[in-house]
Amino acid sequence: MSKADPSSFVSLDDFEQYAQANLDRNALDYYRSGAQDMITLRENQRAFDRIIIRPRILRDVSTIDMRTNIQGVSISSPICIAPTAMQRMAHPEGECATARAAERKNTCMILSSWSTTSIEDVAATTTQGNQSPKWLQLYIYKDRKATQRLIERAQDAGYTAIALTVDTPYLGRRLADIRNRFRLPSHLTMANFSDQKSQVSQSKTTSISDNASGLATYVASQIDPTLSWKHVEWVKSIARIPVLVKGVLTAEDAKLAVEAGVDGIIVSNHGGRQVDTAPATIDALEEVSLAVDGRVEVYLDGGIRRGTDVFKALALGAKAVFLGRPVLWALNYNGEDGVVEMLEMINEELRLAMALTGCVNVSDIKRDHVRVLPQARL
Ligand SMILES: Cc1cc2nc3c(=O)[nH]c(=O)nc-3n(C[C@H](O)[C@H](O)[C@H](O)COP(=O)(O)O)c2cc1C
Ligand SMILES: CC(C)CC(=O)C(=O)O
Repeated sequence: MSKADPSSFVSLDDFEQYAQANLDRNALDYYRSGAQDMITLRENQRAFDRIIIRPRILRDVSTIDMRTNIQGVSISSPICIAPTAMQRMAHPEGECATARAAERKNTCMILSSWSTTSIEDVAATTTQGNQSPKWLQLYIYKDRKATQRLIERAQDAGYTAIALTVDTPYLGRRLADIRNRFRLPSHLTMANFSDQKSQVSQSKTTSISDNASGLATYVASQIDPTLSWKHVEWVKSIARIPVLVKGVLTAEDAKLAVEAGVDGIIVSNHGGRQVDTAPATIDALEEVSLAVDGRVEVYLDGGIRRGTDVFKALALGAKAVFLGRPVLWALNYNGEDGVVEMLEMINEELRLAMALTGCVNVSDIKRDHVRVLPQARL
């Protein structure tokens, strides 16, 4: 497959196949792995196949408008970019290329706090005053001052929300990374912590990370496992921008999140990378949206690979969806242009799905447009 001939790609899977043949094993395994037996990873995609679309006919679908609002900001479609760490392993321009692609498509990008480009450099690569929202993904680090500083840096650089990841008190057990003894290549750094050079190559082990990848060891040394609802309230108390929680999978936690005052919820199982056999996100979405009952916006990530997947997530209560791995594959294929091409492809698929189901606006996509088949046994 040649980069000069983008038309040879007909689905998001083609970007993945390209990257599988092109990336080195350390990076490829890190990007593609799920936790343990990778059951949740597979379910994230398979569960969409158990949802049937109920098309409506004869509704003049000559004009389709996919625009929507998230956190009060208009974007061109409900397809956004999830935070993924260390994007410069996929392409030398990494997070900057992704940010420019998001801006070109007028959609939202969430930057990982463990990015290989700094918050400020990512902001500077996009046009000043552009309305495409950039959000910062945050972990609660043991170093509370550094955590607070990240929030302040994001605000100063024009990021408009914080997505606080709540499913990673420790890193999930990703077998390939353990076998490979995952390492961040030595020419790259966790750029938001540039005062701590080459941290991911430290080999110090702790009880939880014995026999772990370099990454699990690093994460265990940095992330605060005492993370609890009071930390969510703490982030809310210092942030001047909306705070979302990323990693909710149950109605119980969705209610607690609303009570803690969050501005939005991302239904996520971290791309199947944390606790294996957790539900597929599309299977968890409806109980969360029913529990939230419109009080805050609900979003979903995990396994979205087709326009019909986006359609199903919207029908079951998501205001928008976020793509993780497809962005990495597209970045590896052709940097900024690759990510634009991938986004255009899945947006066109959504446009067609809407047209073929009689929906001219995203608000026309209703619960009645889907039927969920009984869940298969894992
Ligand atoms: C390589 C990789 C790195 C990730 N890094 C982060 C991260 O730094 N912070 C975070 O909250 N989630 C992270 N995630 C999870 C994604 O934000 C998202 O939940 C997941 O990738 C969505 O599933 P998908 O890859 O099937 O689209 C990462 C996922 C992958 C695959
Ligand atoms: C640096 C890692 C903790 C990033 C992450 O969330 C992941 O690999 O899933």
